Amino acid sequence: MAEQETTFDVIVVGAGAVGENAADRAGRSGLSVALVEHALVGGECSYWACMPSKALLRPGAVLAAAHAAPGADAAAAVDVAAALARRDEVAAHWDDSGQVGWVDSVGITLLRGHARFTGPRELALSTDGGEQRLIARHAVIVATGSAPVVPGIEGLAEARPWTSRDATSVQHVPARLVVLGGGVVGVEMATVFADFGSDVTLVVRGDRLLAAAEPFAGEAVADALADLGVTVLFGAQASAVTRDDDGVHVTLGDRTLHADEILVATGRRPRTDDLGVETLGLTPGRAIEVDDTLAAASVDGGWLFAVGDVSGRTATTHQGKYDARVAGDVVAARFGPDDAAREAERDAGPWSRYRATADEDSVPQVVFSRPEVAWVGHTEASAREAGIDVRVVPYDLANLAGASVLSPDYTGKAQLALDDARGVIVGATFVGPDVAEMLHAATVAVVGQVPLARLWHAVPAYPTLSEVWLRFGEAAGL
Ligand SMILES: Cc1cc2nc3c(=O)[nH]c(=O)nc-3n(C[C@H](O)[C@H](O)[C@H](O)COP(=O)(O)OP(=O)(O)OC[C@H]3O[C@@H](n4cnc5c(N)ncnc54)[C@H](O)[C@@H]3O)c2cc1C
Ligand SMILES: NC(=O)c1ccc[n+]([C@@H]2O[C@H](COP(=O)([O-])OP(=O)(O)OC[C@H]3O[C@@H](n4cnc5c(N)ncnc54)[C@H](O)[C@@H]3O)[C@@H](O)[C@H]2O)c1
Repeated sequence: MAEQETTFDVIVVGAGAVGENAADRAGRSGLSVALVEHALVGGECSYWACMPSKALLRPGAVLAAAHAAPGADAAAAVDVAAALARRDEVAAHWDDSGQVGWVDSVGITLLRGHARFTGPRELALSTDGGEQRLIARHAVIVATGSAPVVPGIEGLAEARPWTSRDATSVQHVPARLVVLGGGVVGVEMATVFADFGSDVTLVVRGDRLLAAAEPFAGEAVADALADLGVTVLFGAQASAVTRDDDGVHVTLGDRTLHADEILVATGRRPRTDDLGVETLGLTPGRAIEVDDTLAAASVDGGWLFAVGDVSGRTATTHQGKYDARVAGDVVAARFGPDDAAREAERDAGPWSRYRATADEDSVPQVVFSRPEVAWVGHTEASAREAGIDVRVVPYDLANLAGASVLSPDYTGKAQLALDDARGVIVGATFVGPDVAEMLHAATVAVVGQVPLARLWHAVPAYPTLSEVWLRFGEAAGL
């Protein structure tokens, strides 16, 4: 039987949150768009990452807030079965029909199967029913995400380690858990399993947690994890792992940790290893590097775009979706029927809808640890590295009336990174209970490059944690 061939104006490979957004924006121009997915529409975030992990963290966070507020019921404990049931709901029971309904409703063609490039603008789609040839008339947007890295530690791969997927879809909570890696997944999952009653050991090869954040953030999280009963081992490098009927055994220098499961949380790699990118002159396993229009400059013809984790440019859903909106708009303008849009895109500069300028140094991140850690833009160290004459403005959040309302024992800290020469904020970090929702004000200030002297007139309500902005102004000399 002859191989079937189908042509679309635009093909998006990978229907995670990022691919969905790129397809939607590109399709709004009237271009025909196909979205290819070999697993669940909605990707990692919906079923194995952001959403289930936050559902698992929520009961412990609510209880911690109750325990900190005199008058609330401090006797309550996490109901693990109910927490897992709620997680199942949040992950839509790993059924993507809701998301498929949305794809249909916006006129995108969903193709189920695994896509591999066979050449420029050409893909082979492998399905249960055989192989199909796909041609993109104008553009391909790659949104294939990332996969966890399992380090080459002796015996680790054979010991059937958990990755984040096993942790977020857990059905039976292990009595003893070793977590390898002190990054975002490591601290969030150590918190969950400590809440659920596991005996957790967090193995960190460096000397701090959350190395991308301000050092005081990692210190606060390490202290809190210790209070929760987690053993945090710094400067610890696993050299061998075995599994037998008694569980897993992790060699760390001259000591051995014994546990029921080991969770590998040592970072992620772009998913380009089974994508046929070698037919385009790219290296499998490497990120697809892109410019501010999300186009892959190293591939001739201007038809290849990459967004989300696979680009190596973003590592969160929100920032990936931002890039997806830009990429979709660029594709729609360059290849769609609207001449005015084509002209506008050609003449576009930074901070236009056609350039992902915020990726440079205005990226927000929230870690849903306890305490929460939220930051945007530069840390003090990264600002100095970038050559900015930075002045830090720290503030102890416990001094705020809003903090004392939350708890008499509220502990938290915030810090601005100020570009003194320009009088604008280039970074902000918040650490403490309930700081996640405070981040967006800082993101607006950083992206808007609003002078601190003008922010002085943005009056925060009393008594809220946002009064930190008033204190920042005073501390900066206003
Ligand atoms: C435990 C955990 C918690 C996280 N929590 C948060 C959080 O709270 N907030 C946040 O912003 N970020 C969070 N992240 C990061 C976030 O999950 C990712 O940044 C986001 O999922 C990336 O989206 P994506 O669409 O690029 O990739 P993915 O979601 O991985 O989607 C890629 C899709 O492409 C499909 N695919 C891959 N290759 C092919 C192919 N060849 N053919 C067909 N289909 C293919 C895959 O099946 C997948 O559905 C978390 C990550 C982890 C691991
Ligand atoms: N709330 C959120 O937004 C959220 C939550 C979870 C994950 N994510 C994203 O998912 C991505 C993956 O998270 P992650 O925690 O796996 O990566 P990460 O890069 O945040 O942390 C990985 C940690 O593992 C350590 N490590 C690396 N190799 C090691 C080895 N061989 N032995 C011991 N330690 C080793 C690193 O030093 C680092 O501390 C991140 O980019 C993160 O932004 C985001």
